[in-house]
Formats: sequence, C-alpha cells, structure tokens
Amino acid sequence: MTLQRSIISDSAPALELHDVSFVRNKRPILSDIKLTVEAGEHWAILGPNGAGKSTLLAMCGAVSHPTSGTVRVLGAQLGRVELQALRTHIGHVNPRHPLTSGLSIQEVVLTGLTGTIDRPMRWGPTDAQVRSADELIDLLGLAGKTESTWPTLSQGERGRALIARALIAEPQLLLLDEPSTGLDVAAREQLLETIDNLDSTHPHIASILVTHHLEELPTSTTHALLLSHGRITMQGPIQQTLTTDSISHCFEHPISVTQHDGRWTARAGKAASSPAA
Ligand SMILES: Nc1ncnc2c1ncn2[C@@H]1O[C@H](COP(=O)(O)OP(=O)(O)OP(=O)(O)O)[C@@H](O)[C@H]1O
Repeated sequence: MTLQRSIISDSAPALELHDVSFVRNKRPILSDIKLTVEAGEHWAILGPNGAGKSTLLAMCGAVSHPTSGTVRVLGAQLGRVELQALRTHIGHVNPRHPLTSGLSIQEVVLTGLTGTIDRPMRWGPTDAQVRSADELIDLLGLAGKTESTWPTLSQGERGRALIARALIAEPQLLLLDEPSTGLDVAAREQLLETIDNLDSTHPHIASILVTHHLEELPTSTTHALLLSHGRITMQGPIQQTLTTDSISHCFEHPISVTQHDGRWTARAGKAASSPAA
C-alpha cells in the first residue's frame, strides 16, 4: 500500500491531458484533447453517440494509454507507472457491472477494496473495513439492505451500491459512466441526489460523469466538456459551456438548452445565439 501511495501526488491536478490522441485501426478516435481537472471539480462529458466519450473516460481511468500526447492521472503519467496500481486510487462506477453471483450489498462494496468483481478467495475484510462498508451503505441510502443480494437489487439500488463500492478505497478521482442508465425517473432523481451529497461528504474528490442527457447532470456539476467526432468542441465552467449554441453545434442539431434550479433541460428547437437562460 505504501508503494502504491507513492505513485500519486496529492498536490497535482486530478487529471492533466496534453495534446492527446487515440487511434484505432488507423482511424482517429480522439484528437487534440487538452483537459485539466482539479481536486473538488465535478466534470460532465457530453456528446453524441460515437463521439469518443467512453474512450476518453477509459484513459482518465488508467485503462488505456493514449496513442500520442501525455495523460497524467493524480500526477502519475500513463506509460511510466503501473496502471493496475494507479487504478486503486480511482473509483470507477460502471452500471454494467458484470457481477453474476449472489453477493450481498456489503460484500459488493467490499470488493472495492480488492478491485475484483467477485469476492476473492482467501481474503477477508478487517472489522474496520466492514464498518467502513456499512457507513458507506448508510450514506448512500441503502441502510437496512446490507444483506440484500445483488440479483435481488433494483437497478437504482445497484447504482448506489456501486458508488459505495467505488468510495470504499478512498479514491481521489471518481468516474461515473452513464450512471443513470436504465433508471426510472424516481430512481434517477435519488441517484442524482446521492451524487450531489458527495460534494459535502467527500469535498476533495474530483469526478467525471459521462452522459448523453443534460437532464442527468447532478446540480453539483461544476464543469462540462463537449465532445464531437473525437474532438473537444467546448469546455469550461458549466454555465459558460452548456449553451443552446454549443450543444446545438456539438450534437449537430438545433437544441434549446435551459437551466432551472441547477438542473438542465434540452429540447429540440431553433439554435439561438444567446447563452442558456
Ligand atoms: N477498440 C476499438 N477499436 C476500433 N474502434 C473503436 C474502439 N473503441 C471505440 N471505437 C470507435 O471509436 C468511436 C468512439 O467510441 P466511444 O465508445 O468512445 O464513443 P461514445 O461517445 O462513448 O459513444 P456512445 O455514446 O455510443 O457510448 C466509435 O466510432 C467506436 O466505434
């Protein structure tokens, strides 16, 4: 653990991408990506299908290397550190979590400490780790469900359990890949509230959330990056970035953007030249 701690820097930005490109089968998937995410910032990556959002998130999660350019995650440069060790500092919430066995919520949360999908053989949590799992389960509104098993959980409960799983390893960077996928409106709202609460319970965590839908942005989102055909079309503080013009340009369709009580709405409409109200 001491060795793993030493590969990251507490004072570095959570993420720094310089002139990043990613090429597959001679096809550019990402080009000219520049991005800096500081501790405590909450970014959203938005863009149409195939824009490269998941590919970008994979790099931010130390899952893949860039073809060119540099990516520093928590101060550690990809290519110079062991990705597996770096990933222990990153909480990655994937709603398509490939668990098939009947682990309890508590056991699922504890797998966040081992970085495995299932419970590893010959590994047992300490009492303190079990307490920490139970505290997070409570924090995410799942108290009383600790013993419920994965196959019996609703999609919304799974989403919240996966956030608890990501948080148990005390990551400095939290990646949320379309966390509202498959949720009904009530479950989505509960999940967004949960994510908003992290801002006060875990104020130093930086987060990146990928979504297609402006309606799925938590009110705590501070910044946005718009991606189209593998290129950034706009990025910066959310108020300046999510506008009718910028979203219409990114999605190549006239879309009217409005904001009310910190939540965003997008509707087909005429692209106007003024920023979102
Ligand atoms: N390993 C790969 N080999 C070849 N092409 C790939 C690979 N991974 C992704 N792509 C292509 O790169 C492009 C971007 O894919 P990516 O999944 O990152 O987009 P996305 O914005 O997340 O899309 P969606 O919103 O549909 O999930 C797509 O055209 C995809 O087909």
